[in-house]
Amino acid sequence: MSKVVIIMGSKADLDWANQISKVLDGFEISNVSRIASAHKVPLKCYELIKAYEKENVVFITIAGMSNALSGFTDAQTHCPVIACPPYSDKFGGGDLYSSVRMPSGVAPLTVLSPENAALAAAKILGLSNPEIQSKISEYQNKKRVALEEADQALQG
Ligand SMILES: Nc1c(C(=O)O)ncn1[C@@H]1O[C@H](COP(=O)(O)O)[C@@H](O)[C@H]1O
Repeated sequence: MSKVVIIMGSKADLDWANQISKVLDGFEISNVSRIASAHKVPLKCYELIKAYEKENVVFITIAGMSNALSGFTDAQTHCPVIACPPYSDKFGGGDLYSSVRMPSGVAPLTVLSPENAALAAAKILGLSNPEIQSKISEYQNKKRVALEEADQALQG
């Protein structure tokens, strides 16, 4: 089964998680949202990762400020991990640096927009799921149509 597991570091991230979940629902991809912090509850985090990885899921990690969660998750599993840190302009947007530089052997992918993180997960799962592939094609077509309509509207 194709599934996405969203792990957020705090309930403060719930709105961000819901934005991702909504797009996954649109692709009809099963998804679950959990709260667990690598900083605060590493054992719980580890147990969640190990339980869900048996289902060959894609993880999406949401961690603001200092992002330990994404690297921690990636280093414990063979499953792909997409980091989607919630945006903050505090400290000149500097929180982002904790998502982009990882030690060797630790490779969470960072996608900043919740919609795009869901799409990236869908594409990974779509490699072995033709139904998801056709949902992605429909989604891309809608984007093309919207662009064309916007251009036509501009011409009056
Ligand atoms: N970056 C992390 C981690 C982690 O990386 O393990 N755990 C919580 N957080 C983030 O800290 C922010 C504030 O968290 P609190 O609400 O616990 O103060 C949230 O955006 C969360 O994702």
